Amino acid sequence: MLKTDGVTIRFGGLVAVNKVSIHVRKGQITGLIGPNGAGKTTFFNCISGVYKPSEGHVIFDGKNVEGLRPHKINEIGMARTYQVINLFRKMTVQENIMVGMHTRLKSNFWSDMLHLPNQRKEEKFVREETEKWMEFVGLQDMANQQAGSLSYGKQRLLEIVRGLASDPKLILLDEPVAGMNSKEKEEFDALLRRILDLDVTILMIEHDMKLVMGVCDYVYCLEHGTLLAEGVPEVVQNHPDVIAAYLGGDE
Ligand SMILES: Nc1ncnc2c1ncn2[C@@H]1O[C@H](COP(=O)(O)OP(=O)(O)OP(=O)(O)O)[C@@H](O)[C@H]1O
Repeated sequence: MLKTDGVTIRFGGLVAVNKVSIHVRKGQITGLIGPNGAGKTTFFNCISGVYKPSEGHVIFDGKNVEGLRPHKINEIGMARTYQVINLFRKMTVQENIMVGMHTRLKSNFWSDMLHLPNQRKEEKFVREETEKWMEFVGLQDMANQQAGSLSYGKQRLLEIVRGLASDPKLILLDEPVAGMNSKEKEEFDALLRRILDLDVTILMIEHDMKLVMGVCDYVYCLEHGTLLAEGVPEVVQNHPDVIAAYLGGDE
Protein backbone atom coordinates (compact mmCIF):
# COMPACT_ATOMS: atom_id res chain seq x y z
CA MET A 1 0.00 0.00 0.00
CA LEU A 2 2.65 2.52 1.14
CA LYS A 3 6.41 2.25 1.24
CA THR A 4 9.00 4.84 2.06
CA ASP A 5 12.55 4.29 1.02
CA GLY A 6 15.26 6.28 2.83
CA VAL A 7 13.09 9.37 3.31
CA THR A 8 15.22 12.24 4.61
CA ILE A 9 14.39 15.90 5.17
CA ARG A 10 16.71 18.64 6.28
CA PHE A 11 15.86 22.11 7.53
CA GLY A 12 19.12 24.04 7.30
CA GLY A 13 21.54 22.02 9.40
CA LEU A 14 18.84 19.99 11.18
CA VAL A 15 18.09 16.52 9.84
CA ALA A 16 14.49 16.18 11.03
CA VAL A 17 13.89 12.82 9.32
CA ASN A 18 16.85 10.61 8.50
CA LYS A 19 16.70 7.71 6.00
CA VAL A 20 13.36 6.39 7.18
CA SER A 21 12.04 3.29 5.38
CA ILE A 22 8.68 1.86 6.39
CA HIS A 23 6.11 -0.47 4.87
CA VAL A 24 2.40 -0.03 5.52
CA ARG A 25 0.51 -3.16 4.52
CA LYS A 26 -2.98 -3.08 3.04
CA GLY A 27 -5.75 -3.81 5.54
CA GLN A 28 -3.57 -3.23 8.59
CA ILE A 29 -3.16 -0.57 11.27
CA THR A 30 0.44 0.57 11.40
CA GLY A 31 1.56 2.72 14.34
CA LEU A 32 4.27 5.36 14.46
CA ILE A 33 5.50 6.22 17.94
CA GLY A 34 8.43 8.14 19.41
CA PRO A 35 9.18 10.88 21.94
CA ASN A 36 8.21 14.52 21.36
CA GLY A 37 10.18 16.11 18.55
CA ALA A 38 11.22 12.72 17.10
CA GLY A 39 10.10 13.78 13.62
CA LYS A 40 6.79 11.90 13.33
CA THR A 41 4.66 14.78 12.06
CA THR A 42 7.45 15.93 9.74
CA PHE A 43 7.59 12.39 8.32
CA PHE A 44 3.79 12.48 7.76
CA ASN A 45 4.30 15.81 5.98
CA CYS A 46 6.83 14.13 3.66
CA ILE A 47 4.39 11.30 2.88
CA SER A 48 1.33 13.49 2.29
CA GLY A 49 3.02 16.09 0.09
CA VAL A 50 3.24 18.97 2.57
CA TYR A 51 7.04 18.69 2.28
CA LYS A 52 9.14 17.31 -0.52
CA PRO A 53 11.78 15.00 1.00
CA SER A 54 15.40 16.13 0.52
CA GLU A 55 16.17 12.49 -0.34
CA GLY A 56 14.38 9.17 -0.67
CA HIS A 57 11.14 7.93 -2.16
CA VAL A 58 7.51 7.65 -1.14
CA ILE A 59 5.77 4.86 -3.05
CA PHE A 60 2.00 4.84 -2.72
CA ASP A 61 -0.02 2.14 -4.44
CA GLY A 62 2.94 1.37 -6.70
CA LYS A 63 3.59 4.99 -7.75
CA ASN A 64 6.32 7.39 -6.71
CA VAL A 65 4.51 10.32 -5.11
CA GLU A 66 7.28 12.34 -3.44
CA GLY A 67 7.06 15.95 -4.55
CA LEU A 68 3.37 15.75 -5.58
CA ARG A 69 1.15 18.44 -4.03
CA PRO A 70 -1.10 17.35 -1.12
CA HIS A 71 -4.34 17.67 -3.18
CA LYS A 72 -2.88 15.41 -5.90
CA ILE A 73 -1.90 12.82 -3.32
CA ASN A 74 -5.41 13.05 -1.87
CA GLU A 75 -6.90 12.53 -5.35
CA ILE A 76 -4.98 9.29 -5.77
CA GLY A 77 -6.32 7.91 -2.51
CA MET A 78 -4.47 9.18 0.57
CA ALA A 79 -6.27 11.21 3.23
CA ARG A 80 -4.90 12.59 6.49
CA THR A 81 -5.73 14.39 9.71
CA TYR A 82 -3.54 16.86 11.57
CA GLN A 83 -2.11 17.04 15.07
CA VAL A 84 -3.36 20.63 15.21
CA ILE A 85 -6.95 20.22 14.04
CA ASN A 86 -7.35 21.66 10.58
CA LEU A 87 -11.10 22.07 10.04
CA PHE A 88 -12.97 25.01 8.55
CA ARG A 89 -14.07 26.27 11.95
CA LYS A 90 -16.77 28.67 10.72
CA MET A 91 -18.32 26.09 8.42
CA THR A 92 -20.86 23.56 9.66
CA VAL A 93 -20.18 19.89 10.30
CA GLN A 94 -22.05 19.04 7.10
CA GLU A 95 -20.16 21.58 5.00
CA ASN A 96 -16.80 20.33 6.25
CA ILE A 97 -17.68 16.82 5.07
CA MET A 98 -18.80 18.19 1.70
CA VAL A 99 -15.42 19.85 1.29
CA GLY A 100 -13.82 16.47 1.96
CA MET A 101 -15.84 14.99 -0.90
CA HIS A 102 -14.86 17.56 -3.50
CA THR A 103 -12.20 15.42 -5.19
CA ARG A 104 -14.93 12.87 -6.03
CA LEU A 105 -17.37 15.29 -7.64
CA LYS A 106 -17.70 15.98 -11.35
CA SER A 107 -20.02 19.00 -11.58
CA ASN A 108 -18.40 22.13 -12.88
CA PHE A 109 -19.30 25.78 -13.10
CA TRP A 110 -21.62 25.46 -16.14
CA SER A 111 -23.56 22.45 -14.92
CA ASP A 112 -23.94 24.24 -11.55
CA MET A 113 -25.25 27.38 -13.26
CA LEU A 114 -27.68 25.55 -15.49
CA HIS A 115 -28.73 23.07 -12.86
CA LEU A 116 -28.38 20.16 -15.29
CA PRO A 117 -29.67 16.67 -14.40
CA ASN A 118 -26.18 15.43 -13.64
CA GLN A 119 -25.73 18.13 -11.10
CA ARG A 120 -29.06 17.32 -9.42
CA LYS A 121 -28.05 13.68 -9.23
CA GLU A 122 -24.77 14.74 -7.69
CA GLU A 123 -26.48 16.96 -5.12
CA LYS A 124 -28.54 13.99 -3.98
CA PHE A 125 -25.40 11.86 -3.78
CA VAL A 126 -23.62 14.52 -1.71
CA ARG A 127 -26.56 14.80 0.70
CA GLU A 128 -26.76 11.05 1.19
CA GLU A 129 -23.02 10.58 1.57
CA THR A 130 -22.72 13.44 4.06
CA GLU A 131 -25.54 11.93 6.10
CA LYS A 132 -23.78 8.54 6.03
CA TRP A 133 -20.49 10.00 7.27
CA MET A 134 -22.10 11.98 10.06
CA GLU A 135 -23.81 8.81 11.26
CA PHE A 136 -20.53 6.90 10.99
CA VAL A 137 -19.12 8.98 13.87
CA GLY A 138 -22.38 9.95 15.60
CA LEU A 139 -22.41 13.61 14.53
CA GLN A 140 -25.79 13.55 12.73
CA ASP A 141 -27.47 15.70 15.39
CA MET A 142 -24.79 18.36 14.99
CA ALA A 143 -25.03 18.69 11.20
CA ASN A 144 -25.64 22.44 11.27
CA GLN A 145 -23.30 23.38 14.10
CA GLN A 146 -20.11 25.25 13.33
CA ALA A 147 -17.13 22.90 13.44
CA GLY A 148 -15.30 25.28 15.79
CA SER A 149 -18.06 24.99 18.39
CA LEU A 150 -17.69 21.21 18.80
CA SER A 151 -15.75 19.61 21.64
CA TYR A 152 -12.15 18.77 20.85
CA GLY A 153 -12.92 15.04 20.58
CA LYS A 154 -15.83 15.63 18.19
CA GLN A 155 -13.64 17.87 16.04
CA ARG A 156 -11.16 14.99 15.77
CA LEU A 157 -13.98 12.66 14.68
CA LEU A 158 -15.15 15.21 12.12
CA GLU A 159 -11.63 15.57 10.72
CA ILE A 160 -11.43 11.79 10.33
CA VAL A 161 -14.73 11.53 8.42
CA ARG A 162 -13.86 14.53 6.29
CA GLY A 163 -10.80 12.51 5.26
CA LEU A 164 -12.86 9.35 4.72
CA ALA A 165 -15.35 11.29 2.57
CA SER A 166 -12.63 11.61 -0.08
CA ASP A 167 -12.88 7.80 -0.47
CA PRO A 168 -9.22 7.07 0.33
CA LYS A 169 -7.33 3.77 0.25
CA LEU A 170 -5.11 4.95 3.10
CA ILE A 171 -5.68 7.42 5.92
CA LEU A 172 -2.91 8.97 8.02
CA LEU A 173 -4.06 9.90 11.52
CA ASP A 174 -1.88 12.29 13.55
CA GLU A 175 -2.60 11.78 17.28
CA PRO A 176 -6.29 11.04 16.74
CA VAL A 177 -7.24 10.59 20.40
CA ALA A 178 -5.45 13.69 21.75
CA GLY A 179 -8.15 15.76 23.45
CA MET A 180 -10.80 13.02 23.41
CA ASN A 181 -12.66 12.22 26.61
CA SER A 182 -12.37 8.75 28.14
CA LYS A 183 -15.59 7.49 26.53
CA GLU A 184 -14.50 8.67 23.07
CA LYS A 185 -11.11 7.04 23.64
CA GLU A 186 -12.72 3.77 24.68
CA GLU A 187 -14.84 3.74 21.53
CA PHE A 188 -11.92 4.58 19.30
CA ASP A 189 -10.63 1.00 18.77
CA ALA A 190 -14.04 0.06 17.41
CA LEU A 191 -14.02 3.09 15.10
CA LEU A 192 -10.61 2.07 13.73
CA ARG A 193 -11.97 -1.43 13.02
CA ARG A 194 -14.95 0.07 11.19
CA ILE A 195 -12.55 2.16 9.09
CA LEU A 196 -10.64 -1.03 8.17
CA ASP A 197 -13.97 -2.65 7.24
CA LEU A 198 -14.39 0.12 4.64
CA ASP A 199 -11.21 -1.22 3.04
CA VAL A 200 -9.20 1.79 4.22
CA THR A 201 -5.69 1.08 5.54
CA ILE A 202 -4.47 3.11 8.55
CA LEU A 203 -1.13 4.69 9.48
CA MET A 204 -1.35 6.39 12.86
CA ILE A 205 0.89 8.54 15.04
CA GLU A 206 -0.21 8.10 18.62
CA HIS A 207 1.14 8.71 22.11
CA ASP A 208 -1.53 6.64 23.86
CA MET A 209 0.42 3.41 24.30
CA LYS A 210 -2.58 1.40 25.45
CA LEU A 211 -4.32 2.20 22.17
CA VAL A 212 -1.21 1.62 20.03
CA MET A 213 -0.43 -1.70 21.67
CA GLY A 214 -4.07 -2.79 21.53
CA VAL A 215 -4.87 -2.06 17.89
CA CYS A 216 -1.71 -1.87 15.80
CA ASP A 217 -0.58 -4.80 13.67
CA TYR A 218 2.92 -3.36 13.32
CA VAL A 219 4.72 -0.46 14.98
CA TYR A 220 7.66 1.79 14.05
CA CYS A 221 9.47 3.91 16.63
CA LEU A 222 11.32 7.08 15.65
CA GLU A 223 13.84 8.99 17.72
CA HIS A 224 15.79 12.05 16.58
CA GLY A 225 14.47 11.49 13.06
CA THR A 226 15.84 7.94 12.85
CA LEU A 227 14.05 4.58 13.05
CA LEU A 228 14.90 3.06 16.38
CA ALA A 229 12.83 -0.12 16.27
CA GLU A 230 10.08 -1.86 14.38
CA GLY A 231 7.96 -4.94 14.83
CA VAL A 232 4.76 -6.23 16.33
CA PRO A 233 3.63 -4.12 19.31
CA GLU A 234 5.03 -6.42 22.06
CA VAL A 235 8.47 -6.47 20.45
CA VAL A 236 8.65 -2.69 20.10
CA GLN A 237 7.24 -2.07 23.56
CA ASN A 238 9.91 -4.28 25.15
CA HIS A 239 12.76 -3.10 22.94
CA PRO A 240 15.51 -1.73 25.24
CA ASP A 241 16.23 1.26 22.94
CA VAL A 242 12.54 2.21 22.90
CA ILE A 243 12.32 1.98 26.69
CA ALA A 244 15.46 4.10 27.01
CA ALA A 245 14.15 6.69 24.52
CA TYR A 246 10.91 7.13 26.45
CA LEU A 247 12.58 7.17 29.88
CA GLY A 248 15.17 9.64 28.66
CA GLY A 249 12.54 11.93 27.12
CA ASP A 250 10.04 14.18 28.82
CA GLU A 251 7.13 11.72 28.77
N1 LIG B 1 9.51 23.61 8.88
C1 LIG B 1 10.44 23.32 9.78
N2 LIG B 1 11.57 24.06 9.89
C2 LIG B 1 12.51 23.78 10.80
N3 LIG B 1 12.45 22.75 11.66
C3 LIG B 1 11.37 21.97 11.61
C4 LIG B 1 10.30 22.20 10.68
N4 LIG B 1 9.34 21.25 10.86
C5 LIG B 1 9.79 20.46 11.87
N5 LIG B 1 10.99 20.89 12.32
C6 LIG B 1 11.78 20.26 13.39
O1 LIG B 1 11.80 18.86 13.16
C7 LIG B 1 11.84 18.15 14.40
C8 LIG B 1 10.77 17.11 14.42
O2 LIG B 1 9.50 17.69 14.72
P1 LIG B 1 8.10 16.94 14.61
O3 LIG B 1 7.04 17.93 14.94
O4 LIG B 1 8.02 16.23 13.34
O5 LIG B 1 8.20 15.88 15.79
P2 LIG B 1 7.09 14.92 16.34
O6 LIG B 1 7.73 13.60 16.52
O7 LIG B 1 5.88 14.98 15.51
O8 LIG B 1 6.81 15.54 17.76
P3 LIG B 1 5.47 15.63 18.65
O9 LIG B 1 5.24 14.28 19.19
O10 LIG B 1 5.86 16.61 19.71
O11 LIG B 1 4.42 16.13 17.75
C9 LIG B 1 11.74 19.19 15.49
O12 LIG B 1 13.04 19.45 15.98
C10 LIG B 1 11.16 20.39 14.78
O13 LIG B 1 11.52 21.59 15.41
